[in-house]
Amino acid sequence: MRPEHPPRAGGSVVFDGVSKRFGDHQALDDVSFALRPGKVTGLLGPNGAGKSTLLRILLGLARPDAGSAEVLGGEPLSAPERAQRVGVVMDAIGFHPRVTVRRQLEISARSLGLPSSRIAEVIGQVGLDGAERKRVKACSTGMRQRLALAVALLPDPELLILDEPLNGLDPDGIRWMRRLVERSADEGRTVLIASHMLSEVEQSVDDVVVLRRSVLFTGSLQELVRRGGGRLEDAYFALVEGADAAPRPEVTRA
Ligand SMILES: Nc1ncnc2c1ncn2[C@@H]1O[C@H](COP(=O)(O)OP(=O)(O)OP(=O)(O)O)[C@@H](O)[C@H]1O
Repeated sequence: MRPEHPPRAGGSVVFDGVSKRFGDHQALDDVSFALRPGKVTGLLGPNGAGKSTLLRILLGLARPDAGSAEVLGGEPLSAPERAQRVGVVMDAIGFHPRVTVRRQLEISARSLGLPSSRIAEVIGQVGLDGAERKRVKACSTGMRQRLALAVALLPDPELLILDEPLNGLDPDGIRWMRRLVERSADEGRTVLIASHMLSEVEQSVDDVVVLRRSVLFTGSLQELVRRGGGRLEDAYFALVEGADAAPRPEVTRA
C-alpha cells in the first residue's frame, strides 16, 4: 500500500574520509562513499568490519575522529530531526515487552507529533493487521521486525537504515522484507541495509559497499557480481580475504 502522501525525495548520504579509532583499534580508516538517493545500498562486511560504527556515525550517535558524514544535505542530524526524517531498524532499539503493538505505535506517533491516522497506514504497510492488541512479548521475531519497521516508517522518512533486518525471519518474512525494501525505494526513499546475508542482499540492492575497516568496493551490484565472474559470493570473498590474511570471516552463505 502506498502512503497517502507521496514521500519526499530520497535523501543523500556522503561519507568523506571517515576514520574512527577505539583505543589501539582502528575501526574505520578513511571511509568514503555516497548513497544514491532513491536507491537501495547494501553495506557488507565481516564481523567487526566497522558497519555498526559507520551507522552510528551516520545517525549522529558517534563522531568520527577524522573526515565527515553529510546526511540529508548537512551535518549528521540532531535526535529530533533524525526522528522526523530517518527511519531506523537496529537491534539495539527495543520495545517494552508489556505494551501492545498498537500502544507502541501510539507512543511513537505521539513523540513524533504525528496524527494517529498514520498508525493504521503503517500497520497496513507492514502487514500487522490483526496484531494490534498483541503484547510485544507475545510477538514472534518476525512480528517484532514488522513492528520495528512500522515505527521506522511512521514519519514517512526520506532515509531508511536497516541493520541486519533479516535476522530471525523465516523465508516468508524474508520475501516480505525484500518487497518492502523495493517498494520503499520505488517510493523515493534512500535505503541502506547492513547485512551478512549475501544471497538476500543480492536480491534487494542496487549498490553495494564492501567494508573492512576501509572501503574495499563501492559501486553497483552488477559491477561487483561481474568481478566475481557472475557470483556475488566469489567477488565478496575475494575482496575481504584479499584485504587481509586474517581467518575467514563469519558471513552467512545463505
Ligand atoms: N565502543 C567501542 N569500544 C571499543 N571498541 C569498539 C566499540 N565499538 C566498536 N568497537 C570495535 O570496532 C570494531 C568494529 O565494530 P563494529 O561493531 O562497527 O563492526 P560490525 O561490522 O558492525 O560488526 P558485526 O557485523 O559483528 O556487528 C570491532 O573490532 C569492535 O570490537
